[in-house]
Amino acid sequence: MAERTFDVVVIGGGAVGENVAARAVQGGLTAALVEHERFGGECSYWACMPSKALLRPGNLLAAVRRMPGVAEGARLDPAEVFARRDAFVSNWDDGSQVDWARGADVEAVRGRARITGEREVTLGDGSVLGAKHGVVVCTGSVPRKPPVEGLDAVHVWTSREATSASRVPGTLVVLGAGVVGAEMSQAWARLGARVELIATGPRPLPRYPDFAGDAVAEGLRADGVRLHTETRAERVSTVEGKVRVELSGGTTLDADELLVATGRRPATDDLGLDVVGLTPGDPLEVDDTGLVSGVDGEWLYAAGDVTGRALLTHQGKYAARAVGDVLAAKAAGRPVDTTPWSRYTATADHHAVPQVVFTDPEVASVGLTEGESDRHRVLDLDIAVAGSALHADGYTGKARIVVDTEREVLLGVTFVGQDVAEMLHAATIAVVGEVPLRRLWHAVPAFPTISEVWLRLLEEYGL
Ligand SMILES: Cc1cc2nc3c(=O)[nH]c(=O)nc-3n(C[C@H](O)[C@H](O)[C@H](O)COP(=O)(O)OP(=O)(O)OC[C@H]3O[C@@H](n4cnc5c(N)ncnc54)[C@H](O)[C@@H]3O)c2cc1C
Ligand SMILES: NC(=O)c1ccc[n+]([C@@H]2O[C@H](COP(=O)([O-])OP(=O)(O)OC[C@H]3O[C@@H](n4cnc5c(N)ncnc54)[C@H](O)[C@@H]3O)[C@@H](O)[C@H]2O)c1
Repeated sequence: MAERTFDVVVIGGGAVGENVAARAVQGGLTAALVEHERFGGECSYWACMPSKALLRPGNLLAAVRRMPGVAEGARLDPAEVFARRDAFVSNWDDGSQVDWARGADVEAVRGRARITGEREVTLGDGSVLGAKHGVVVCTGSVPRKPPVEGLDAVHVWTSREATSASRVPGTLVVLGAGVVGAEMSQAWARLGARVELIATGPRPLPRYPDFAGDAVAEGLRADGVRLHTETRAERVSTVEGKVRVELSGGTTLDADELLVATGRRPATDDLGLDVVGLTPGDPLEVDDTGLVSGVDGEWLYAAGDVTGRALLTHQGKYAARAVGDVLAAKAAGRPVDTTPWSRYTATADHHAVPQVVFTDPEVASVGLTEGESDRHRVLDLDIAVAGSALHADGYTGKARIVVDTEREVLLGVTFVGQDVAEMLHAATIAVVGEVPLRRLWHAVPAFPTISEVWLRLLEEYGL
């Protein structure tokens, strides 16, 4: 028997859970938001915010160094960089997030939640919450450890330590050259660590076009990062206080810290999924309204990393807005339009997921990064326009568009180069809006900006 009943109970108070709860309340419902660690979740304290705070000063300094006549001899002060990072994570205090919840009329509940029945959640202290209209799982993801001999027996950094440490290690070995590995290698190299980055493939960022990984590799090498490509860690041990990493190919590295950045898995191990016939540890498969597949009664929803759809804060919050709106509409007896691009569906997950890798150079992409059929035409160009030349001496960058040649619309855009992140939203609008290229022609880029590359791309297409 539930001790307290809400219209909606959200498990996991990260950015995504917060958005579900707030949106449901805006729709006229009551919502409890249960969090067992810190309200605000990974993004606020150990992911997006601190990682970008660590990267930004180094990116700015590198930009300054590319510009003759500006601030000769500037250098990073790690203590100041850490202090600014600490301010962005509110010194790991979630008080302001709790205040926000109170202001948004969301009931913030501290505790570890498990699903114990239909529309029922039980907290670690045994108290039971009822959820009249639905339970929404937003428990996020946790780092995945690869099966490397000895790894369980040594002290390692995960992304949490890599984003919260306040001492620069002498040598940092980074296992995994995805987004976390690339970003954190550069941040710590620029803060003064000797960084050894281990990539299983020929370049970092294997999910991006080769030119992106190659450009980022060059940027990392310029910062002194030693990149070990086509390499695996075979054995890990502790030797005289250091972490020894033995690599395929025979090289041995001794590290002050070993960062394991080999991906993440959904946080569903201890959530009571077995009670509803699902498998603990699996991602929660959802339809575009966030409804979890394979559970009767239409009461279990999920959003964010836990669904395994797109492990990005903005995309999780987008799904969260849909879930909150769906629950409010269903509770009020209003129809829920589940057709693509309705406000109740996270349709963009299938077509236009924007992501920025905040390395130097930056990688910004949305939609397809490669052609996937003979109807798709892929066009690559150097970013070499008046705007880029003025932006930084020796500016190098690349742009790719993937065009649906039958409909003459964009399916994907990728930019690589200094300060391309802010160019991404224009691309996202073009892809989501399916703006015909012949109309895009009339979106004239201001002179002289890096965006002039849009005109070059359309000319290259034949307009
Ligand atoms: C180093 C790093 C950098 C990143 N940078 C970016 C970036 O720049 N941009 C971007 O878009 N994305 C970035 N991401 C990804 C982003 O952090 C995630 O996509 C985002 O945090 C997912 O939000 P979420 O709310 O789904 O999960 P989380 O933020 O993980 O929140 C889940 C919450 O649920 C709580 N919880 C779990 N189980 C329970 C339970 N049983 N009971 C109660 N509470 C529970 C957890 O304590 C946690 O607070 C980065 C990730 C990493 C690791
Ligand atoms: N700027 C951003 O938007 C941002 C920044 C960081 C993280 N994130 C998100 O967080 C998620 C997790 O990031 P991540 O970098 O941990 O995961 P990822 O999946 O991006 O990269 C993991 C990398 O580890 C490699 N790998 C796997 N097993 C390995 C092994 N045994 N040895 C060496 N390499 C191995 C993989 O090939 C892959 O390149 C990503 O999906 C990303 O979307 C986003």
